[in-house]
Amino acid sequence: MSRPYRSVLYIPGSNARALEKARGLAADAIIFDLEDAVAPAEKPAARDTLRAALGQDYGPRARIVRINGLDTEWGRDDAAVFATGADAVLVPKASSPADLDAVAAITGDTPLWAMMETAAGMLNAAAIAAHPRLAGMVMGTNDLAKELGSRNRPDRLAMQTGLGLCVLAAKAHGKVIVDGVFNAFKDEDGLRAECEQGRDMGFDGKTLIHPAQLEIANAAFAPSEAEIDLSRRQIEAYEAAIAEGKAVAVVDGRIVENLHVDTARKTLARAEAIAAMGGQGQTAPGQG
Ligand SMILES: CC(C)(COP(=O)(O)OP(=O)(O)OC[C@H]1O[C@@H](n2cnc3c(N)ncnc32)[C@H](O)[C@@H]1OP(=O)(O)O)[C@@H](O)C(=O)NCCC(=O)NCCSC(=O)C[C@H](O)C(=O)O
Ligand SMILES: [Mg+2]
Repeated sequence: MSRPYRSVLYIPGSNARALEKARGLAADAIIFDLEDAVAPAEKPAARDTLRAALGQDYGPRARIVRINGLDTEWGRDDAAVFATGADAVLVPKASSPADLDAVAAITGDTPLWAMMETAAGMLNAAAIAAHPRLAGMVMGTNDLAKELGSRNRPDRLAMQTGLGLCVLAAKAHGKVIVDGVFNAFKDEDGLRAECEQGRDMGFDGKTLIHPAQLEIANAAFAPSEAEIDLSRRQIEAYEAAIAEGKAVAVVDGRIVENLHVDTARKTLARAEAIAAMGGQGQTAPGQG
């Protein structure tokens, strides 16, 4: 992964104030939303507002535009307008590779991301992840819960199968995958717990709905100081073992083999990519 996606902040495409504010927020990526966060009557104007906003400098933050579905009256125009000017187009309710083909027919070479939020999408996750235009996947846990008729629990029991299938699919095809939103944006402990769960599962980051959520997600999905220190010591010990003609080292009472060293190198690369994001006009959440 060449850039971090710890924090992926949704911003309604109709909200000029939030669009401006986001240029100084500590988000790794922004999803500029034209779908559920924008009322039907505001959709055409939101497209214009967003087009103008994307002419501004968003620094190192990845700029992803979520269009309306092609089965709506706005989807085709959204796709045509944002075929250029953003880093990627996010396809809502992607249920099969054909949904991506239909958008790609309008957006051409622009990278696509897929909202993974339908039961069919879960079952077709591997085929969606394999799509040649696809760069990343976003869990849409609200829509998925709606379709499943499931109940919300802190452990996200009903989501586990879908979350796991999508992580497997993304990793099998080398695509980025970010977790769904945590709706109770004033509940910091709840958000922290859900970020930790997502990180433990292998997600690259979390989608967010409010700037107050940025700091928690950025911390949860970054390698900790302890992980960085351990990675350095594993690499050092393994290289010393190899120099002595051994295939295995031991660090802190645990074996270190070549696969562990691969993980350690990825951890250090991730920390470097995160460091490269810093100091570029980013302010603490809630400020600016
Ligand atoms: C949830 C909100 C409606 C809350 O808005 P508000 O009451 O205005 O919050 P605050 O007063 O606390 O805002 C403080 C300042 O922060 C700015 N702000 C708020 N939200 C954002 C944001 N997302 N990005 C950038 N800036 C933001 C406010 O403008 C205030 O600034 P200032 O004027 O300087 O004080 C609101 O947060 C919101 O609309 N959030 C996004 C909602 C959204 O995008 N929803 C759709 C995506 S989620 C989804 O669809 C999930 C998926 O598809 C699924 O199925 O699960
Ligand atoms: Mg949704």
